[in-house]
Amino acid sequence: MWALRAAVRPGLRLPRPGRGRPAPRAAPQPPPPCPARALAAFGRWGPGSSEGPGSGGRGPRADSRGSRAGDDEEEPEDAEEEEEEEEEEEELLRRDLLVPAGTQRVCLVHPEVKWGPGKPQMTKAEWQVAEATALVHTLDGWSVVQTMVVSTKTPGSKLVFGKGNLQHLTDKIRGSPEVTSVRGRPSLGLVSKELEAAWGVEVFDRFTIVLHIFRCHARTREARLQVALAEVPLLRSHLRDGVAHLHRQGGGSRYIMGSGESFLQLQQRLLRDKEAKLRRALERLRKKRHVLRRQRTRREFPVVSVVGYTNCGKTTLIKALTGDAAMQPRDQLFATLDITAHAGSLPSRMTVLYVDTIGFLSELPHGLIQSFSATLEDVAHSDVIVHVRDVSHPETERQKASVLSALRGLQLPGRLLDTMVEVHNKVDLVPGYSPAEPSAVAVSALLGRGLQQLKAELEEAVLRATGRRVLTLRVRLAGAQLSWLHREATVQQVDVVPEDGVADVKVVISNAAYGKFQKLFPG
Ligand SMILES: Nc1nc2c(ncn2[C@@H]2O[C@H](COP(=O)(O)OP(=O)(O)OP(=O)(O)O)[C@@H](O)[C@H]2O)c(=O)[nH]1
Ligand SMILES: [Mg+2]
Repeated sequence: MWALRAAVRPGLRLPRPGRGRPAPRAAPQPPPPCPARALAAFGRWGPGSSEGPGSGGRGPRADSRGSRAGDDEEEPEDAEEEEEEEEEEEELLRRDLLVPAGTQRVCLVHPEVKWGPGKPQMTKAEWQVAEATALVHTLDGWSVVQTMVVSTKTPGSKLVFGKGNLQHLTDKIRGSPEVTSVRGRPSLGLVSKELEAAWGVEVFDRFTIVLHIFRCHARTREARLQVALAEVPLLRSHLRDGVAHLHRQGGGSRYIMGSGESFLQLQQRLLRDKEAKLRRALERLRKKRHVLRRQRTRREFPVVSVVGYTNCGKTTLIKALTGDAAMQPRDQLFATLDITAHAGSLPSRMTVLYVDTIGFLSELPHGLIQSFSATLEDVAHSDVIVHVRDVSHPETERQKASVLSALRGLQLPGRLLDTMVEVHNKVDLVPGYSPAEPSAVAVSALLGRGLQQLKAELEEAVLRATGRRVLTLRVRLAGAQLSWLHREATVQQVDVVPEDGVADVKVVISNAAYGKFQKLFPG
């Protein structure tokens, strides 16, 4: 979109602009393009014993390990066909590197809009810079070696900076041999090809960095395909810029071997093909996801999706709620990129599936969110959404607004948005914290504070959302009632009254199951 590494066709990069431009400075010791630490594994789902946490001996299987919603529970399918599909997908994933391999010492250039309609709401340049720095540091071996906040009145125009500021920046960057790349706000992109030429270093925008992080953190096939799809618009714009650049230099072949197709047209066609194949591959996975969802519905596990700004503590919270030791919260942005489900139990011993999701970030391009929308469908099909907020963050309000706006963009059912449970996390970092929103639950996921209250709130929300209720039923010990309840509901407690040959059974039961129970065992 804005960063200007030219990728003219899949696998091919344009020659660097030559005239008057020094070769880009090489970063030392190139490591693999995607940092190893980002590839650490999450817990795998394995169908557990029938005695899942809180199942109380109930039939459906659940354990406290994670299920990666997409890869691990796929429907059996024709092995040869699947192998072919996988090969095609791997081929699609092999190409197109938006960011060159290696470490980068980054100079952060942040255009600050001080007034006018372009002035960002509810934020300060320093926090935007802090977020940008955190993004860069998420990548192994990348560091921010300089930061420059430069005022601009015209962030959207072709010349973001005035002549004076631009010259100042050029002098600074050219005079800083340690800098290997520049990372700017999106608005830099309009001129970043020229900036690369002027500065002699790579210029990346925020979107490119985010995509690179996504690429490095994506583990499942689905997440990798989604990232590849999100990269397509960027590749398309690189293609246009690259060809325009060649033309300006008087180069660039017009037509390919009398095919009547220009170089640009051919490359655009290849990109279109690639995009179509990616969409098809994602659609295949989506169908499998539907099957999974149906299975989950049949098993009647309520699903609680945990959403929030990146790094707010979603994974830590689920780990605390489920005791899932395999989960790995990390102090980095976009640590979680694959949606996973983890079973846990509520006070009534009802089993729920917590779905860990990708964090949100402000100003994420629409295309990126769209390409993850298939994954986020799981959120739309959940029973309850938990919105986790990092209340220790100075920009917690802006983050909340950004998450809510992204959720609205996903067109979630209104009932889910209206019943969302808001969790204020990291209260251990804010002494004496008490939420301004009366319905919010304050917790420290890290220290395990406030979790009992949260579980109680979640139970209420789940019961309301799923039409379940907690009942105490008197059953005859001699009949099949008790075993039926064990099978079809969550039995919480059984108090036997031996002299009468009956038991009082406390259950969490869906309205549908209760209707069946009454029909099967009238009186
Ligand atoms: N002090 C404190 N730190 C916390 C708390 N909860 C999470 N953290 C830390 O915040 C960082 C991010 O935690 P994660 O659970 O990975 O956050 P996330 O929302 O899953 O992040 P992404 O998956 O990257 O979007 C980690 O370093 C956690 O240890 C808390 O209650 N208190
Ligand atoms: Mg996470």
